[in-house]
Amino acid sequence: MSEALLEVNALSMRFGGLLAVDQVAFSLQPKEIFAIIGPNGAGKTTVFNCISGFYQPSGGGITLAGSSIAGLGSHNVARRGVVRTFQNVRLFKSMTALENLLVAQHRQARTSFLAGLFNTAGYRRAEQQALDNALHWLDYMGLRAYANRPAGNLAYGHQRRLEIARCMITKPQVLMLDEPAAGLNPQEKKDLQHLIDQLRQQHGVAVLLIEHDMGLVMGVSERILVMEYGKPIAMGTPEAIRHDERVIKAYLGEA
Ligand SMILES: Nc1ncnc2c1ncn2[C@@H]1O[C@H](COP(=O)(O)OP(=O)(O)OP(=O)(O)O)[C@@H](O)[C@H]1O
Repeated sequence: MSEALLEVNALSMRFGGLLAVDQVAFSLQPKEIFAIIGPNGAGKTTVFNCISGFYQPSGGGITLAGSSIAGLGSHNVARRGVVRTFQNVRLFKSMTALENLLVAQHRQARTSFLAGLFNTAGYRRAEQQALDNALHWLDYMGLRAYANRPAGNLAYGHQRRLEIARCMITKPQVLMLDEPAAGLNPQEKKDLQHLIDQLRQQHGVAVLLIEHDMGLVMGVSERILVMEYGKPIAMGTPEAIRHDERVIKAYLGEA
């Protein structure tokens, strides 16, 4: 196996008396599609919040290509190439689809205020590049026709695709998707599965996925980590996970 891109070691997160994440460990290989599943409240989103810098973990380590990113804060983690979507889509709803993609690049580029003020040639070139990138990603996601619509007015499935485009336009190494299939119809779910695979193939991104839709998880993931009550209870290929007794019990126990 090649060297891990992202390593999570003995990760723990405590909220008062609740140990929401307890000794979670896994690694993500370059270009791997890896899913975290588990019943409601298992701690999946909390793991995401720790990795993406929204929470400072109570314990354990998180490294990206060998360097620690634990506790760096969400902006710094994103700048290092680990970006995410949210369970409830978070876009700038009153800005257009195109503007959402331009803002994502500005935040990343830290464009100089003075260069903008004096409208230097370099600044204009960067602006044109940002516009070209944004239009490219709107095309890629089948959203070009909606470029000038406020993001909040787009159909839900389109908002989800725009949110993924907003991540991808920053050229991440790791794309983290938190329940990307929630609220999508069956055709949109199929398209999403194809999209995730395509992003990995064409853009070399590794994907970390939280998802309740087992069809999508089993169809797209190479490996799956199963959590229950904050703890990892199984990890393996979709085939192994499907037949794991603890996993079956965790899910049947929920019904
Ligand atoms: N900021 C917080 N403060 C206190 N408790 C929290 C906080 N965030 C999450 N929790 C608790 O931690 C536990 C794990 O929550 P988390 O959202 O990570 O689970 P999940 O596996 O993502 O669930 P779901 O599938 O429902 O999204 C839950 O008991 C939750 O109530």
